[in-house]
Amino acid sequence: MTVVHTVPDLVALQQRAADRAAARAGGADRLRGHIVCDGLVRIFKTDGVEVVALQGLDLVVDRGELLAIVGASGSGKSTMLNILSGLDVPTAGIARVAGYDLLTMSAKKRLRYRRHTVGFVWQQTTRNLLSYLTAAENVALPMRLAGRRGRAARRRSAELLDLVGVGHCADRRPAAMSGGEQQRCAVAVAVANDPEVLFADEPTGELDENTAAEVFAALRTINAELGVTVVVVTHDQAVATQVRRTVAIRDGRTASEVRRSARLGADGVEELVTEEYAVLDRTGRMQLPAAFVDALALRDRVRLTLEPDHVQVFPGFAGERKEEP
Ligand SMILES: Nc1ncnc2c1ncn2[C@@H]1O[C@H](COP(=O)(O)OP(=O)(O)OP(=O)(O)O)[C@@H](O)[C@H]1O
Repeated sequence: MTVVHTVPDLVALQQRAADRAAARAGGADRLRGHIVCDGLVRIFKTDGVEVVALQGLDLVVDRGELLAIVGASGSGKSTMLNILSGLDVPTAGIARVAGYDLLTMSAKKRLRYRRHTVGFVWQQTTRNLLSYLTAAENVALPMRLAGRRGRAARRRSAELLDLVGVGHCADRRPAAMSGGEQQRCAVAVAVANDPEVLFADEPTGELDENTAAEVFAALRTINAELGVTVVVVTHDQAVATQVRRTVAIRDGRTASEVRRSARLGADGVEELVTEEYAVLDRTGRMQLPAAFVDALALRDRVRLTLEPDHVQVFPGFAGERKEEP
């Protein structure tokens, strides 16, 4: 499936984010696998009933990437995010962020991880900002808690609000700001202490399309200017147009990926090409995109043939009669 859009600035932004992240990490060799989930399993037990929320999820995010994770309600997005943010512990598998092993880390290390390594933006603005503080005070608060006060902290607070485009709101309390302004301010709060990774859970869930695009622009700016790895979790498929890579989760597994890359068109104008990939796990299992399954009415079994450079998938067995509807 190949769709061509003309969005030239995303490529430049992504390159800048990668360069900044490489400089921050001290070399390109440390760029791989900033976030790694391998065979991640989370089973919840309630009243003797087991719910398998994640059933062997695989995911690798490079340092400096801006990635969207999409999935329907109940697909396991929040479970994964809770694990990656250090709020929950997986049942089995590997979960590693910025060198921290999330399965085995001590309570003390977990606290340090949550305070200094990761930042969060939640869907509910009330969870992101304190209502009785101004935007500037909200951004300064995590710095104060980390022992950073005075003029330098105030300057950084003003710079971050400018960076996400809400410098004009510095002296306003959340009630005097729009939903989009509040979320952009929340992005500034989340990166106040210079985290390596920013997790955003449905940050645009309560916003209209245009305002959501402004919040995404703020996330892109943070990614590009500060080199922070950004992971946005959402059920909104339209988000794919806002990032270079989108990973789809289905039934607690990574199902497919959409990647956008730059290509020079026939007219010499740079185009962004969108390609869809299925994710192959270590045992060779993969999930076909739902649209492909529907288009060819694939059911029960498919026939596979190995070609020199690809695999073909056909409906049913060779010579099998099509079932009556
Ligand atoms: N604490 C829990 N106890 C029992 N089951 C749970 C718990 N948390 C999640 N689940 C189950 O795990 C599965 C995945 O849930 P999860 O909240 O991760 O999905 P989601 O993709 O984030 O959905 P949504 O978009 O609605 O938030 C669901 O079947 C859910 O009911």
